[in-house]
Amino acid sequence: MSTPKYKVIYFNFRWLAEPIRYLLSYVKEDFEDVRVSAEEWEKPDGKINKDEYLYQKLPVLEDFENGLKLGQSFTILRYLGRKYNLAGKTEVEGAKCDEYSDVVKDVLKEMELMWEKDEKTKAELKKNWLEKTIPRYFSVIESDLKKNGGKYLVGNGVTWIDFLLSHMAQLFTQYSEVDVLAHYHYPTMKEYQQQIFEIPEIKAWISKRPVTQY
Ligand SMILES: N[C@@H](CCC(=O)N[C@@H](CS)C(=O)NCC(=O)O)C(=O)O
Repeated sequence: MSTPKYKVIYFNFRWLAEPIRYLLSYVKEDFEDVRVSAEEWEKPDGKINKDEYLYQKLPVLEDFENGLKLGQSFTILRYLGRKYNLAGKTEVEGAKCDEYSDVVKDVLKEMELMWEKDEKTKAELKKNWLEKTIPRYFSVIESDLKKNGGKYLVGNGVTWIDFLLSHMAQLFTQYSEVDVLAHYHYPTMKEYQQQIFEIPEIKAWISKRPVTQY
């Protein structure tokens, strides 16, 4: 094993850090996979000092080659994507990656309404999210993906958006307990997601990563 070039600091979840872990695995870069417990995070005298981290939020990426500490999960993906030529080959392709990542952000934001405690309100929010939010965004992605040949969302090779989208579609499914791709008939996206998870480096990471709920 070579000396890691990066440190990825997050909690013991897949959530916002997993596409970063996928990307680094894909480009075969070792990274320190630091997973902070809720206790360490909350305890002011613990070994983790929240104030050391950007905005007191995780994930944070440390790039040992240039000393960079970078926050915001999508920015980290974009940074690594550009560094490893996985961010689109043209300005248009780069812009499409950004557009689709903002779509993911919107879907995530609307899903956060689901933290609602009241069961009745929660059920209504979930119905709205599944029947309005998901189709509004995913029908466009399904159609774009199909037009692009079904293998990659942008251009003719893997980009960072493929890791983000495949992962988030899985998370949305898990969270809502409805297979959002199969149930709402996005066969191209479903097959695409499976194929991304079958990429040997991704498959190898999935088989060795810590098992977590989300
Ligand atoms: N927009 C940020 C959101 C980061 C964020 O909210 N992280 C949460 C975990 S998913 C966090 O650090 N929570 C700890 C806290 O707020 O104290 C990103 O994409 O990185």
